[in-house]
Amino acid sequence: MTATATPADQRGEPLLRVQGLKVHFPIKRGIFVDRTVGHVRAVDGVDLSIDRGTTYGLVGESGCGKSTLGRAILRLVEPTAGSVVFDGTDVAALRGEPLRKMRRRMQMVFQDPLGSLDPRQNVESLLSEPLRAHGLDGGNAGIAAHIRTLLDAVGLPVAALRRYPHEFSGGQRQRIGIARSIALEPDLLIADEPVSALDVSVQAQVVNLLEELQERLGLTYLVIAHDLAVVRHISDVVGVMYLGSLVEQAPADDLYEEPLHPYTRALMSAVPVPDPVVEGSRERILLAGDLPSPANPPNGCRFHTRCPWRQETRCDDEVPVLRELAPARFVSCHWAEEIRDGVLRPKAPEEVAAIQGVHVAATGVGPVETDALVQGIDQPIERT
Ligand SMILES: Nc1ncnc2c1ncn2[C@@H]1O[C@H](COP(=O)(O)OP(=O)(O)OP(=O)(O)O)[C@@H](O)[C@H]1O
Repeated sequence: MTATATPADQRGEPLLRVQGLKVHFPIKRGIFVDRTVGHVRAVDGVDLSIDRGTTYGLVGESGCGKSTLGRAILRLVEPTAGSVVFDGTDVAALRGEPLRKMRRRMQMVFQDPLGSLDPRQNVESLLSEPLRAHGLDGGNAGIAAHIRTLLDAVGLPVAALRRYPHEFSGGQRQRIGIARSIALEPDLLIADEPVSALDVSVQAQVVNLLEELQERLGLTYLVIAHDLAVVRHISDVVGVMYLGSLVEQAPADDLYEEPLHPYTRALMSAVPVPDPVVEGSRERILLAGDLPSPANPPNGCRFHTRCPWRQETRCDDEVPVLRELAPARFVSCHWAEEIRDGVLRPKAPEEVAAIQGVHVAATGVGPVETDALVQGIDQPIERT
């Protein structure tokens, strides 16, 4: 299995370019006749691009639209608007056989391999299924040889072939899931929480496997994850999502060292500093209120209802665009420069809560949610 150069590659185009992508799910009501009474704006105007052979990490609170974005790129859900250009072709416009062929080049790695692998099929059958479905040349002997190569690539013994998913550990099952996803030699893997169901030591092995495969096969990754340590370790570029939109995008180290958007700052402020004596402790930024409903998002900047730096009335009325504040550093905040330079001071969470009529104790990205998001950040991923 080797990565092949394509015309888009030669033009230096990113492998994937998403523009203005929206996925709005209708909310239906009624006993006899379904009436659409509103829409959940799960993804609401996302632009991003991923260069070949690189990893884009996507983070954000539960429900902000990460999985829906990944599924829309693969056309597992229909986009409401926007384009997904993969290797020079708009996937959103494809139907029938061309769509099937394109799907072969974009595969998904799921969080829960047990849920995504048919328990009645042994590993041989699970791995040969996509090969047969897409008519791999070489007959049974060719398929058998291909499967052995796949097992070897993910570090499983040939003896695994006759066994069933429930006979494996979580980490081994994820190896089977990964083998299946690379069976058709895709260019892009979308991994939705690929290690969050695994023990920390096993997480490191699977992350390392993904990195090895990327190097060997020239794969491009979109990795969706809650664990900021995993995302920092594996990603070249990180995007932060809030209520269906990207609020910040930056090279991984830059984002972690100097977050620019107030929401990213709040996420990062909960990350424990490895050596507080040397580096000084970080001031924790608490947010007021819960994540608003994506069916009824706030006007203006979507984050303004919880933002400690909110300025009336611009933040309430004017939607900020994702703009390039410094090379490769994109942020959607009207006041990013003033916040970065310390010209604007944050309000205390109690003050924001009083203005909004909400409780600080109910923070979504506060003590509860953020701790879940940052678990393991201080535990470096070791190579095995
Ligand atoms: N098929 C669907 N029909 C209606 N609403 C949906 C559907 N799928 C997702 N949603 C809603 O869209 C929003 C975004 O969901 P999504 O699963 O993409 O978020 P997420 O960031 O991946 O969350 P998590 O980290 O919990 O998986 C949520 O409000 C969710 O309830």
